[in-house]
Amino acid sequence: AILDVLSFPDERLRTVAKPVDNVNDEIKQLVSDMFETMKDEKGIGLAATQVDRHVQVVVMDVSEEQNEPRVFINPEITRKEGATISEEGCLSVPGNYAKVERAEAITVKALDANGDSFELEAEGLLAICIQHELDHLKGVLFIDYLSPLKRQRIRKKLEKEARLAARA
Ligand SMILES: O=C(O)C[C@@H](Cc1ccccc1)C(=O)SCC(=O)c1ccccc1
Ligand SMILES: [Zn+2]
Repeated sequence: AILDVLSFPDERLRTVAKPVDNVNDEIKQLVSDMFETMKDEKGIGLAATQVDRHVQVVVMDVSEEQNEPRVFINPEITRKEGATISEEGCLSVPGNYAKVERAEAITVKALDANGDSFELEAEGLLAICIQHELDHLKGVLFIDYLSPLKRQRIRKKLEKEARLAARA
């Protein structure tokens, strides 16, 4: 099923997700719904927090052909190296983009969709996306790295759009 994606400044986006203790059918259904939602929203990543499910589950596909789906359950970054700045967007902050500094290369440890543990070394867009999604699980949005003034401008713009949409 396609799930509703929460939009900033919805406070539920600030919830810290809980670890998954058993990759059961419910979690597998959530993973499937998150992939469907991510594709519908034309994203390359999605965190469970964004669909108001506060468990440590992330789905992603950064490939051109959108045929390299990845699942990260209870992910943690165990190594960060270098620094790189890139323009980020977010399905929960629609229509707003900003430069964000992230680690250039990372190692992430997680469980896959079958509940098996794996470790992945990533760089480039994959590393950026993983860091962006893991922030979501901690209730952190990319706009939190901007100045308070810029963040407030984005909040005002999205609140106005929400008001206009409600009237339409
Ligand atoms: O809101 C999300 O978590 C999805 C978000 C993840 C993301 C990936 C890479 C950089 C920033 C954020 C998106 O999918 S944004 C939309 C998108 O497809 C995209 C954004 C930037 C670069 C490449 C793709
Ligand atoms: Zn996002």
